[in-house]
Amino acid sequence: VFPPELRFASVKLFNRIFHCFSSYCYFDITEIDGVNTNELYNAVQLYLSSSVSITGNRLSLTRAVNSSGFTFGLANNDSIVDTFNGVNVLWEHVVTQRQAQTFSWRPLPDEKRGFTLRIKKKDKALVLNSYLDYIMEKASDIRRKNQDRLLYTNSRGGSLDSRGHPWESVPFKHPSTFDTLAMDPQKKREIMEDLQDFANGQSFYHKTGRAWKRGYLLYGPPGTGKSSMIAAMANYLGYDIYDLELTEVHNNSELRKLLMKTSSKSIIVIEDIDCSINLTNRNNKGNTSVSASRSYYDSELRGGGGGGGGCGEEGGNTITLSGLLNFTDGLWSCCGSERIFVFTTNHIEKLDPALLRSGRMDMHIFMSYCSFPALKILLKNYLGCEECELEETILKQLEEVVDVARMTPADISEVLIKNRRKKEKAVEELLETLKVRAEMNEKSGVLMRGENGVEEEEEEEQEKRALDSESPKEESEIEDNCKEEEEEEKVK
Ligand SMILES: Nc1ncnc2c1ncn2[C@@H]1O[C@H](COP(=O)(O)OP(=O)(O)OP(=O)(O)O)[C@@H](O)[C@H]1O
Ligand SMILES: [Mg+2]
Repeated sequence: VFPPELRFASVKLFNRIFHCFSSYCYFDITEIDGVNTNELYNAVQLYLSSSVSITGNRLSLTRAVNSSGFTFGLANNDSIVDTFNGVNVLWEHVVTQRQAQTFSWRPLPDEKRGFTLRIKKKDKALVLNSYLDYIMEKASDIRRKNQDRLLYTNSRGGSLDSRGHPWESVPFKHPSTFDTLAMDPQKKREIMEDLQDFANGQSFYHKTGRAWKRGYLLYGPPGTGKSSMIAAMANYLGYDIYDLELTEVHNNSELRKLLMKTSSKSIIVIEDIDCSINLTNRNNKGNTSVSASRSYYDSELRGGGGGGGGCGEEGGNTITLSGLLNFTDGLWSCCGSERIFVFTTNHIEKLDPALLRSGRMDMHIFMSYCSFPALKILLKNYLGCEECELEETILKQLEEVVDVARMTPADISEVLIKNRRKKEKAVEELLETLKVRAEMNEKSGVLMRGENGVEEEEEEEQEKRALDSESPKEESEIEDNCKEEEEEEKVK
């Protein structure tokens, strides 16, 4: 019998008084903020999923697209207490029916969902300063753990998708791990430790003033496991992979844009760097442009007005080595953090020494022909043969021939796969193949020595020479040239 205005005013007054005396304050985090999805809502949901125990009465279960795991969540209108730095806070998941649809640019869900965070007024500063950041970080960790890795590619040749991204992604489900990778165990351990140090090295990189990134150059003959190594690295660290197709990039500025659109905790891969682009000599302008087939490709694409902001490279649409080095090494390489660059090549001697000098690629990893320790790993993985199960004499014979045979792990795994049901037969056939190959190599080695007087060198030693051959003088000349090129770019 009160007029509605009076009733409304009294409720408002009551609320005011209540809030004055209440020692709590409340924050609403709605699922949809205006028309945008509220990132914080999703983060809180994920974060709470990690603190909710499976013993709760009612939990919501979700499984995201691309995910192989389930997440638990707080059910509708349920609440949970969380503790942060000794402070208790209460989270409530509030779900209400949305009133009749008002006009909106996109259809809204029928339910209005949100979290309400209740905290003591005296703890407000603490929560706002660090609790929410902590939740965001934790949520992205959980997301990474639950979600499969993503493999990104720039194969669309510079065009953007509907959200303005130059990268396309697919779930990355490569089963290669460091356990399945056949290589010298000592070398493997070194790489794993290096990766682990990198991933845990935030404060180190900060303290030393270095950008938080690391470069690996994988080189060696085809089929020795370079691509498998990259997959193993991604699976080990839980990073996404960006597979950069250089032949699809038209100029340095496009390369830079691609880099800026990569996320942290990722591996940026350029496979077969010697083939995809001719980067051998920056002094010779003719050589710096991309190889012939690509230029042809370009002239077609250019017609479509793809490129735009060319940085003054000849023709405006080529990648230069300096551009690539800037990409991995320059100021732009540190937008974003915790990134690993991996280049692979079959011919390290074809690469420009500037790419090889220390500081550019932090670790050069030679993937060699199958050695005896690597062979033992393959036997274990493919046949389930432990070392002790094999006859002493066979092991000894394998050890003797495997190095001379110079077979790649890919070749050996082919032989093993063929007879994987019959262990003995598989090992026998492998030994036979290895012997034939070893004999062939020995013969051709003799022939080569006889005819050409050339001593056959170990592959690794060749590569080493390629690395050693860079004299410091050449190096600085190249550096200077690079700078000149950059200056020219700037002037233009
Ligand atoms: N070191 C290895 N350990 C285990 N499997 C290997 C290894 N090397 C090669 N393989 C097997 O051989 C196949 C080819 O290997 P991979 O693609 O990794 O070689 P690659 O060095 O990248 O060759 P390319 O130079 O031609 O790209 C893989 O599917 C893998 O099963
Ligand atoms: Mg490969």
